[in-house]
Amino acid sequence: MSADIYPHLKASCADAWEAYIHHAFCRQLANGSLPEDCFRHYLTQDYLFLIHFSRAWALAVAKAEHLDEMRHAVTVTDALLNHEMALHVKYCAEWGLTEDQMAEVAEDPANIAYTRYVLDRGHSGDLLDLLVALAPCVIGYAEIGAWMVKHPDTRIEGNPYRAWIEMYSDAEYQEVAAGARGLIEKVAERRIGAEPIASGRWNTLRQTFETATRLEIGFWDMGLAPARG
Ligand SMILES: Cc1ncc(CO)c(N)n1
Repeated sequence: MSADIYPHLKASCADAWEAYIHHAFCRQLANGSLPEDCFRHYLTQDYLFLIHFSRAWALAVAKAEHLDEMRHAVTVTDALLNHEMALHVKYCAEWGLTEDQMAEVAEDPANIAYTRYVLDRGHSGDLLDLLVALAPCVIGYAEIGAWMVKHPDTRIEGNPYRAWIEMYSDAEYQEVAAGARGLIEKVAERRIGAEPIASGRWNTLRQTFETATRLEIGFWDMGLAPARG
């Protein structure tokens, strides 16, 4: 991990990163006070999100320039399509949401904006552009899960969202995120060298990361919207 691009990306948009990681949706989920209709709305949109998120990882296979990168991206794609989505569907069923119902719901504009933005960065750029656009989702959720289990305001016993907190703080998810972080560092070093900030591509990469972070904030805002309306 010698390029260390990820800490630089986070530091370059520290305020947005903080607003994403400790969003009101996350705080309410952690202490159990989140209205259930917000959570159901979020779960349904997240089902639709995961489909396009899988497409983005599949694009990473095609955008890779080395076999090890292809193998890593195809492993993530397989995990998403053949494992995570099934788990998500099973979990949603516990909230009374069937897969058929979720598949029929219209995508929220915030969801469309985020997923298509990530895909567009991948289509118009190279693997590094795509992975930087994906970083806030994969690695951000691991950070969210990690703070939630440690925070004094978090309620685990009797929290209706306990399984969600446990899923993202779990060692298995933390390892997937650490693996994705390792891939970004390797790809960054191969494409732009060991000093990301000195690269001519830095400003574009920084903007991509910040935009994706703001779109994650928009996704949480969307999750809270049913309570407002
Ligand atoms: C919106 C969103 N971002 C990130 C993740 C983590 O996979 C998710 N499930 N949903």
